Amino acid sequence: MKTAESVVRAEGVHKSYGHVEVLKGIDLTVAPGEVMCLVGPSGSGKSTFLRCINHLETINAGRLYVGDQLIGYAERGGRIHEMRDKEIARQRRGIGMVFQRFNLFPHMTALQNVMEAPVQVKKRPKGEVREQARQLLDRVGLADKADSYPSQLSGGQQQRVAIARALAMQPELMLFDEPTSALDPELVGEVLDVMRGLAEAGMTMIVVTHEMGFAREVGDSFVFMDGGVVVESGDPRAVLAAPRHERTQAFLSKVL
Ligand SMILES: Nc1ncnc2c1ncn2[C@@H]1O[C@H](COP(=O)(O)OP(=O)(O)OP(=O)(O)O)[C@@H](O)[C@H]1O
Repeated sequence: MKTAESVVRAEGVHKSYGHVEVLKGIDLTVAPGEVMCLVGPSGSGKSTFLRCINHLETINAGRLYVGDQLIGYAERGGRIHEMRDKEIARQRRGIGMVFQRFNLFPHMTALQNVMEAPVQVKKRPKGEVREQARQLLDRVGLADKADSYPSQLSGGQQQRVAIARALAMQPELMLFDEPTSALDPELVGEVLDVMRGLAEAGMTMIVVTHEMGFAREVGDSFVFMDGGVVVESGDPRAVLAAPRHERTQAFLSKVL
């Protein structure tokens, strides 16, 4: 089946931890260059879904495509079919992920953090990678912090290094899991600016965020999750104005 016109396609994706079903049949499609905002109350399954896309979790049922690759599928209660390890590793290199907590290597400078994966995973020459890493730090506004260690950087600066680090692998898809929610309010804007720049440059992105002003500005599509299913889609204000799903209304009225 040809799927290359979508970067991500989920069809009835289920994920359970033991007997607890966390994703109960997710259907959605992300087109090239699309910025999809994934919104929903805590525990609705947003992070789990991102982790499935990034091969950090294995789905239990449904089909999940990234690009033209079927990354896993299963019939309910049946055998789970997965890509081979080599293919998984190759595909993960094409996906950048930015977490709530920046997860930088504490013993490495900003520059070394950005260089690490291209050198270690892609085995690219150090000189070339160093040049690219400097350009990426410049792109996120941190050219002058290349030699700083994470402990010497603010949360917003660390998160921008984390974004540069993800970009160093030249991903086709960027996943953001609440990238600003661990930041002091005054540092949120500098991270959103970098993300805005990426969106404008045409990067395909899935963004889990509660920053609804930002989401409405850059988002091409909105998916609302609750209890492991997609309960709404469409512009958040329109969703709020046309109540259909009570918990989504309650959530949106808090964050909008
Ligand atoms: N490894 C795990 N083992 C067991 N349960 C898990 C695991 N990871 C997540 N869960 C459960 O799955 C549900 C969905 O979690 P998930 O983190 O995907 O939600 P979320 O919408 O991203 O929430 P939040 O906004 O709080 O991050 C929660 O009830 C959570 O406790």
